[in-house]
Amino acid sequence: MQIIHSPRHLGHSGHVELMNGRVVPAFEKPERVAMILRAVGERQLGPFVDPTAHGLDPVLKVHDEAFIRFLSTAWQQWTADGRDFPALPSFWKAPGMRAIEPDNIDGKLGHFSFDAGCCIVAGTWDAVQAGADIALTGVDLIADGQPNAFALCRPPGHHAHAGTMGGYCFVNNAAVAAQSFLDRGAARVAVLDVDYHHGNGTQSIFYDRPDVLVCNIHADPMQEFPYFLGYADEAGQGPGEGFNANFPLPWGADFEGWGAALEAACVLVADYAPDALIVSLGVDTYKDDPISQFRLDSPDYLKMGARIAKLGLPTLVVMEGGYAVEAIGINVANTLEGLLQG
Ligand SMILES: NCCCNCCCCCS
Ligand SMILES: [Zn+2]
Repeated sequence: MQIIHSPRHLGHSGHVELMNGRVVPAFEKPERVAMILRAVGERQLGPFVDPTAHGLDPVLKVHDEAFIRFLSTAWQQWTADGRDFPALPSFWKAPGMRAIEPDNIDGKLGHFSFDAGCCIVAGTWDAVQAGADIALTGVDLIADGQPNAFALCRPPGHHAHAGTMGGYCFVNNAAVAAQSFLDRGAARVAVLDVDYHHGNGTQSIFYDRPDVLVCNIHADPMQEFPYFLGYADEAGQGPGEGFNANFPLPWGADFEGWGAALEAACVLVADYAPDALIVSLGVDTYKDDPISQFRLDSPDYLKMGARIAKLGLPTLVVMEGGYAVEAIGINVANTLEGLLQG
C-alpha cells in the first residue's frame, strides 16, 4: 500500500483550542503523524510517497471560493494588527443574523467557522494545502491502477463544510478526493466515515447528490460533537435522498455494537456498487482516546480493516481523527494491515 504523506503538516503546530471553557494546547498535534509513520514503517506496510501538487482547482470543486480565499489570507489578516499568537474564532452568527462576510478578521473567523476548534497559525494554510494534495495523490494512484492507498492527511477534514471550518478541519480532504474520483470518470463513489465523530462536513457537501454515498458510524450527536448533525433520520435530500446513512451509537459502544453498524454500512456500500471507496479513518473510537467515549481496542481495527477489504473495492484511506497519541500508530497500522490481508 502506498503511504502518502508530507512534512509540511508540521507547519500546523503550536495551535490551541477552546476545550471545557479553557484555551489548551490542541489535541490534534503533530506527533500524531510521527507515531503513525513509525508504526506503518515498522510493519513495512508500504512505500512512502510524496504528494504531487494539484493546485486549488480540485479543492474549489467542493469548497466555496470565498472560504478558500479566507483560509489563504487569514493569518496575514490576523497578524496585520500585531497579533502574533494563534487565531481562534470567538464570534458567531445566530439564526436571524446575516450570513455576510465582514471586513474584520474576527468577523471573518466567525463567519467561516462553526466552533473554536479550528485554530490558525502561520503554517496552517500550507499544511492544509499539502493535506489536499496528499488525498488527491491517493486518487491518482488508485485511478492509475493501485488497489488501495493511504493518504496520511493532517489536519483532518471531515468536519469541514463547503464554506465552513470546524472540529480541527479546514479543507475536506475526503470530499476533495471523492470529487476527484468522479472527475476522473467514476460514476459513483462511497465514503465510509469510521471516525468517532460524525463527518458533518462530508455529509453536508454531498447531501443532495446521488453520485456519492456517505455512510457515518459515530457517537450519537445528541450526546457528542458535532451535536447539530449526524442523526439517524438524515437520509439525504432531493436527488440525494437515500444516499446518506448515519449510524449513531451511544457512549460506551464497543466493537460488538460498533461492528454491527459497520456490517450494516458495508451492506449499503456493496449494494451501491461504487467505482471507488474512501474510508475516512479516525481512530478516536479507541477506548483510551482522551476526547472520546467509545471502547474499541487495538485488535478491533484489524477486524475493521478486514471487513472493509471484503468489499473488494479500490480503496483510498484518508486520515481523520485519533488523539490517543501513544496508540494511534498501532490502531492505524492495524486497520491498514487488516485491509491488506483482507
Ligand atoms: N466535548 C467535545 C469537544 C469536541 N471538540 C472537537 C472535536 C473534533 C474531532 C475531530 S475528528
Ligand atoms: Zn473525530
